[in-house]
Amino acid sequence: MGLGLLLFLLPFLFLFLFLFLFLQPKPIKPKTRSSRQKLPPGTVGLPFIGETLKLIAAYKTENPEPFIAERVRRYGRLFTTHVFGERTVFSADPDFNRLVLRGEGRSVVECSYPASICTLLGRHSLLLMPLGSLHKRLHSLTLTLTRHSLLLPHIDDLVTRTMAAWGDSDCSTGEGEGDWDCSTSTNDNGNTRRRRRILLLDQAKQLTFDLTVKQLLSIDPGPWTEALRREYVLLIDAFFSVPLPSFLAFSFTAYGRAIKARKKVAEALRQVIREKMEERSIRIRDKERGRERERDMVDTLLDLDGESSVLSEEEMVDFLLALLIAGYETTSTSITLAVKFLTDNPSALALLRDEHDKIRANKGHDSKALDWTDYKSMPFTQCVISETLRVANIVSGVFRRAVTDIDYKGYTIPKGCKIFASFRAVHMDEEYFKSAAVFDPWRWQSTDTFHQQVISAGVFTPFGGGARLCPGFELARVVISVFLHHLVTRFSWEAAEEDRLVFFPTTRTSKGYPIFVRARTPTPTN
Ligand code: HEM
Repeated sequence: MGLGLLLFLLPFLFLFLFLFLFLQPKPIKPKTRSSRQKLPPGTVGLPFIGETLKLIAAYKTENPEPFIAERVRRYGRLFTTHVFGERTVFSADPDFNRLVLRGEGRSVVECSYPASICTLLGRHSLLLMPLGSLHKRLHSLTLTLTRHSLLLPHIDDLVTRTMAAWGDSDCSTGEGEGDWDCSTSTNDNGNTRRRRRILLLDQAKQLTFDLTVKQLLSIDPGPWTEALRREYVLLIDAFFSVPLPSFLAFSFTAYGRAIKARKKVAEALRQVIREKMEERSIRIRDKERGRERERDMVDTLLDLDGESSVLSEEEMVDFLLALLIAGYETTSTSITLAVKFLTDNPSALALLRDEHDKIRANKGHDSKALDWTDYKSMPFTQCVISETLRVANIVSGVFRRAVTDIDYKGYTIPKGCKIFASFRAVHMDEEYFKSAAVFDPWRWQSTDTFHQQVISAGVFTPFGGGARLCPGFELARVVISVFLHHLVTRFSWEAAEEDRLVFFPTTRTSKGYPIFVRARTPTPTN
């Protein structure tokens, strides 16, 4: 027992000794001009840990900018740091980011996410798959299956059903209380009205998860999807944790819990794939009966080359598991953040509500679902979404690794070096966005010059770019728009508690944005 404990503690004792001996941060001196390899300047911080703790501390606050801004001021828009166990060149330079995004297919960089993300997503996920014909095929397949116009009725239906549960009537009967906090509020005229407390992030997550599961697996919301979602929460929580070796991944650590959750999710997906395979062979055998139904992602994966899949079961599991994360976490967070920014900016909210009241009035009926023409007549909503993604994008940048020496503006980023192309640093740069810290959706209404400078020039890249440009970019915008439409036309709301933004481990509000919602009366109709 004593020896076991000593063996267990030995690595930690070595670590402490090492840290003690080499505690001083090590600045990286730029090499002389004559030197061939001139790495961007910077500081690598403590041994092993580097500047990871400083970065995490900054990103756990509402204002992470100083971490980057301070280094940009000292070293320029390209600097070297040491985070998540590796020396990393950090880019706050839009030109370099563009080179990185487009360089993957051109043997300049390769995708390289932290080990924790790779283990949890699985190496066959689209995000981690090397570029090539299979990636191209699966990327375009994802684009096709997230075809927005076809999905709009599903999205509208799910949003409407989610919000139906927020209505006042349940409060009066006492139904639905428990999770819901039904209380009253008094407005300026002294009228008392019922309001309901909801955790917006939770609601948005449930909605986007149900939507993605339906889309990928054709499974309707219910206890199965809810159980799966609980495992996903554990999985995502450990995205940026230290990837412990399996014998140390105890279940009291976030990473240990995530590994366990991943196993459960993978098993559930494996089960679905097997059932669909069985169903598919029955369908092929009984062809004449023609029992065709709407195809989902699993059906398409099983039929990838027309006859049978080119993917193994494990490859399909990784692909689906990661797609579920990509589709659900990002969109739900963006919905929550958009609502928070609107709550804090009443004039933007008033304009947005006006846009949606007009659409609802034109539809002539309260319950008529939105169609593609409605979606296309929401210009201010698109400004709100762009501004939300600029100020608080959940994907703050992308990780890559140099596969060759990269010469850029007098520096050489050596082959093998880790690179982080920070979108956030560029999106918060005053040179491109005046008063960058201010949520200002109107900036997206401005002149062509602005659009040319930030969109065409690749400065605004919330969805990445190049061969890995997010295949869900339009779907995400549609889901957020439909959600905002039903929220502002049916409800008014206020923050139930002070809540603040944090940026680590992912961008979100620290409490999941609890709000009090109240049904709007009268609902606008013609
Ligand atoms: C606000 C919502 C979203 C944001 C901000 C976002 C952002 C991004 C970014 C920046 C990338 C590029 C990553 C890289 O280059 O390393 C990406 C890739 C990806 N996204 Fe999204 N995304 C969103 C929604 C979605 C949705 C709804 C889906 C569902 C289909 C999705 C699926 C994917 C996939 C599969 C990839 C990997 C593509 C590849 O590597 O080829 N995303 N996303």
